[in-house]
Amino acid sequence: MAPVNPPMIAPSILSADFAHLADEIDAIGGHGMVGGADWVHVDVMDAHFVPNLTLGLPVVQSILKTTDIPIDCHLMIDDPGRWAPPYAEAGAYNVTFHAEATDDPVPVAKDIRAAGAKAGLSIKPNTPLDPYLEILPAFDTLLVMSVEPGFGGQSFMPQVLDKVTRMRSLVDSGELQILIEIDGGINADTIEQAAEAGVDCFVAGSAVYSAADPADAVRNLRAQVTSVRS
Ligand SMILES: O=C(CO)[C@@H](O)[C@H](O)COP(=O)(O)O
Ligand SMILES: [Fe+2]
Repeated sequence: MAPVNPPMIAPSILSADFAHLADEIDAIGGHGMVGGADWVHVDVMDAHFVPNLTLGLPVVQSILKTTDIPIDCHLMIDDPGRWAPPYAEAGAYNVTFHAEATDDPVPVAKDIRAAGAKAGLSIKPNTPLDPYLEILPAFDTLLVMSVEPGFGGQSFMPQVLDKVTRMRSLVDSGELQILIEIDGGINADTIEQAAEAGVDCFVAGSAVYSAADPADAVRNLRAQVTSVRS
């Protein structure tokens, strides 16, 4: 069964020009652009949980001042219990942290929700879904990684789609209410497989920001999902 909500596209600014972030975010949906990005996906990496370092809270606070598009923070960091809630307090719409980064995800989700944001749980490609199923009611979003977290521009791992299919049936049967998001290697060649498996929200970094017109790339990706679903 296909999701009932319209497909969402969340461009990752990891592939944008960090010296011109306001313009880069405008290019995917600023100023009320029709059919632009649904969320701006911001990859926070700490060089501990993943072998890469990107940006942190001060940059997210600045981004929040420059756009009305909801901000989707993907925290690839250790100790999310300490560091995740401030992103919610700052005004991020959705704050996702990694299941592998903590032994106790539910209190972190509660703190994120108490600070006014949606709470997301992310799982790496080799992390099974089953051990987390019973805690998913504490979350609004499940982010299924389709590459090893840490870098943009990697190849899509189709084997993670079994987890998406499973989640889709749990949501469609009413057992869970959660948004299914996928992240990594999503482009014109891969998005239809992910759509068929039942993803609601598609993160795309290099596919959007390497395009001559990033907003057009967003619209084209969304149109591919819509055509698969119809
Ligand atoms: O979280 C990550 C990488 O760890 C992603 O959000 C990437 O930034 C997506 O980039 P592409 O794979 O779409 O180029
Ligand atoms: Fe991400």
